[in-house]
Amino acid sequence: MFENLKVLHAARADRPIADLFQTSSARADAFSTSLGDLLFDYSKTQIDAEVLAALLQLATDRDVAGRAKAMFSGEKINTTEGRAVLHTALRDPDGAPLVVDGADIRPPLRETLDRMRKTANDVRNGALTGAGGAFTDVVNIGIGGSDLGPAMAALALAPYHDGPKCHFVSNVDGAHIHDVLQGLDPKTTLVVVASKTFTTIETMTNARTARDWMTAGGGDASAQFMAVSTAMDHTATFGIPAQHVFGFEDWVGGRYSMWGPIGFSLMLAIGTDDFDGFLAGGKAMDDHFLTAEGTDNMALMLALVGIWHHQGCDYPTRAVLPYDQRLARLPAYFQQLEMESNGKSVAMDGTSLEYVSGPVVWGEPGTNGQHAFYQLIHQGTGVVPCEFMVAAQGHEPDLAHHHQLLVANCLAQSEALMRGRSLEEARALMVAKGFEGDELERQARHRVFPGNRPSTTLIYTKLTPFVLGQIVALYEHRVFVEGVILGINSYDQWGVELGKELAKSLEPMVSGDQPPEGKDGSTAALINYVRARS
Ligand SMILES: O=P(O)(O)OC[C@H]1O[C@](O)(CO)[C@@H](O)[C@@H]1O
Repeated sequence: MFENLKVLHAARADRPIADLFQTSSARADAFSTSLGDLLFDYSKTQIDAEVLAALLQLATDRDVAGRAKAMFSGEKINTTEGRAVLHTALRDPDGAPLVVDGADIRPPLRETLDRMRKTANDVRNGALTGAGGAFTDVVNIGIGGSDLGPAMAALALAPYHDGPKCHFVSNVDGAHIHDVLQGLDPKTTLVVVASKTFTTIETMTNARTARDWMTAGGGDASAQFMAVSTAMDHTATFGIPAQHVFGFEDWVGGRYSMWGPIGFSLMLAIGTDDFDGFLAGGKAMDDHFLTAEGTDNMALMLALVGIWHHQGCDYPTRAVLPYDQRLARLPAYFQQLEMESNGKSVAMDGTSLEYVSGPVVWGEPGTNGQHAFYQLIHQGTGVVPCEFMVAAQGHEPDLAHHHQLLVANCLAQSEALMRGRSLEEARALMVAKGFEGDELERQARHRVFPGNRPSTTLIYTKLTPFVLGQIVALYEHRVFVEGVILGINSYDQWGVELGKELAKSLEPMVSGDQPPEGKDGSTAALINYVRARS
């Protein structure tokens, strides 16, 4: 299906991207798109008018616009689970009536959001207290989509924190909850158990441990535990009173859920107004995605750049490189968003894909990554398309010189990746350092940068709640468009199930309650190793 893209790539592979700026002074403008404060620049790629036309044609052929309307209108596009996909409704609670299974979903959304706001305000202003007085800390217990989104956003929006201190526990590794609870006061800590299903073993294990800790320390679990879930029966069985439970529906996928009750811990940290700002940013991106045409549509272009690099150029991974220390968890968040959504090998109709699906997504904030893995990005044998992200302004006006350095580094990296350094330039450097003959040649070769490595840059004034909302929704829609073009269901995640089932059956063997029968030789030997030492 992507043969034409591969042919276009082959014809361009050796063309210097930098030359495209010589032949067209308008390239930076023509190959970028903006929305309000956001500017997405994809001009430092091999995409030209012919490639662009082919990519846009692909989007038309796959009816991306029609599928987007189907998603927003509540069609059950998650066909393996028979569900609508309506996380977009969470950021538009006041929109026109939207009927799913015979009922308008907006009124209950508004009701839950209002309850979340009231409860968050009560926690923040001390009207709701724990056994020891006003809440000082919030511990969000969840994993995957019930952790990564709020944890990422809570860190990203740290300058907006004016509520209790938020902590996140996800891993079933006892070290995680141990280290988070250590030093907290069980009488002034609020625990938010976030789980769509309320059956996830990691979350339920951590929730029980937290409850034991709270009770043993004189806290009042009936007042200091809240829950966020689609499973009211399970939250009740756990003993969380209904007024402390915020529900949502199964048409919100876990990795798309931070806009609603799963974002409650974020709301507690930054307050209702800033949480509203975050929702408004997401909604602005939704409106843009639904109405902007062709190259004016930022989410469409971000997706098409992704398709070009992965399906057209066969680059197996992409790096997300936010130049913002507070976006340190963004690559992990995108890993779930993109890889759990588009890491599939079966098409919507049940047939096997005959092309690669989503890429491996990875990254770290700059400038730290520069001193770790950028060596490979610049001089390794493979090409890694880099997606840079940076704000024009930081949140620390007194440290503006730090921010200028940060921005300069970000821009330097994309420039270096594109320009590279030729052997002639490297030789000249070595001559200037006094090298001669064979040694000059040898040293020069190590200092060559092949260049011509593609990157994009997403730039904005400042990382406000609104801008973060725009960015997260932008990437959600990118994943959606890529999924439509790949012909897969981006909203199920069957690939996580087998490991969960096996873990359940292995647990009694690891604890010694059952012998490791029926296991392969390797697994049995590993169990025996643990048994002998625990
Ligand atoms: O919110 P829950 O039901 O605890 O699930 C947590 C996560 O587990 C997954 O199902 C994958 O294991 C994710 O899709 C989800 O975000």
